[in-house]
Amino acid sequence: MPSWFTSAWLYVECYMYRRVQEAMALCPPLNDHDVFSELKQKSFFDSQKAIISLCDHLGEVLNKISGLNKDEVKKEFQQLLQVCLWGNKCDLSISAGKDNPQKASPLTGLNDLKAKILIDDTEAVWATLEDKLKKNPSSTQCFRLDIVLDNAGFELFTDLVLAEFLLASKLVDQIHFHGKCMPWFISDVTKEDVNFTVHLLMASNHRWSSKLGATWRSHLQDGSWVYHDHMFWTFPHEYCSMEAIAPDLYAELKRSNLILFKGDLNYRKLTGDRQWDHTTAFETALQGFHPSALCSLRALKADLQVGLQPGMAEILTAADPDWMVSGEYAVIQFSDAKQ
Ligand SMILES: O=P(O)(O)OC[C@H]1O[C@](O)(CO)[C@@H](O)[C@@H]1O
Repeated sequence: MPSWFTSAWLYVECYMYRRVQEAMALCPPLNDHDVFSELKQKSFFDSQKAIISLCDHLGEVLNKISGLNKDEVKKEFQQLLQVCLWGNKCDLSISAGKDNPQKASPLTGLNDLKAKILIDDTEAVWATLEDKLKKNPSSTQCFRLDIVLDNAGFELFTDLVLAEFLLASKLVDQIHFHGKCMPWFISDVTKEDVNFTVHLLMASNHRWSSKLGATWRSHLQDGSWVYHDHMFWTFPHEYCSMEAIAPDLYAELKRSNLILFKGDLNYRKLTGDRQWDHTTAFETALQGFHPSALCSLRALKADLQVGLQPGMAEILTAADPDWMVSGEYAVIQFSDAKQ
């Protein structure tokens, strides 16, 4: 399939969601209604067991966080980064709107899933975070993390859990979240989804859930968490054109020390949705997009992947012809260098 075809398909997908939004805007009583909100909320409710077990885990970590040594903090970071990565499996657009909740505890299966992480640059992400501590432990200089969100429901919850851990462990000082300004790819996060998640947790009768909900509301109020929803994220453009098309957003991202891009669609836009050779360097596929150090956390759901070792794609294809689209494999792919 030529590369123009996959890019054209991305335009069609983006156009479709814009038309849904347009239809709603033309029906005044419904113009604020998110047609996908019921599905998103159901996926959150259906993941309750996993959410509660993760709340309990995070609660225990927060209780002892000031006494953890560096290795313990690193181990916890690795674990929660993987939870956040696999949260991207719970996507309503890959399941065509059908239920795709997280039923089991997200922590128990992590070891078995390690072999499915085709590229794991966790060490480079950790080094970026650690750099701040090493350089100047008592520095008042702010380390800013940005998270370009993907799906609401369980995935958003895992993003907020990682964000809480990074803030509480003082690895980062401020977190900026980027969501969508309109209902998008069925389950993508809007501001209403963030508010829904925080309010529902606050109202829970489970101790740690309500405590975390209240903490997250105060982070959003005191500015340690900031939510943005620039229109660019709902345009079909590849990210290498962001600087020209949305210079204000590019300038905002340049203020970040590290940007996490969640999910498959962000990966497609980072790499221009081209059919790159699988061994192409990530930096090459980014085509000059480099507002800051960045990392993609992505379960593979579309037919592209760069940065693999020679021969790896062939081995994967022989073992599982659907490896690029099944959502069973994932990458934690980091780039710090400008090409
Ligand atoms: O929610 P994610 O991880 O961005 O996945 C979205 C992906 O799902 C699909 O809509 C269907 O698999 C892809 O076209 C798209 O890239």
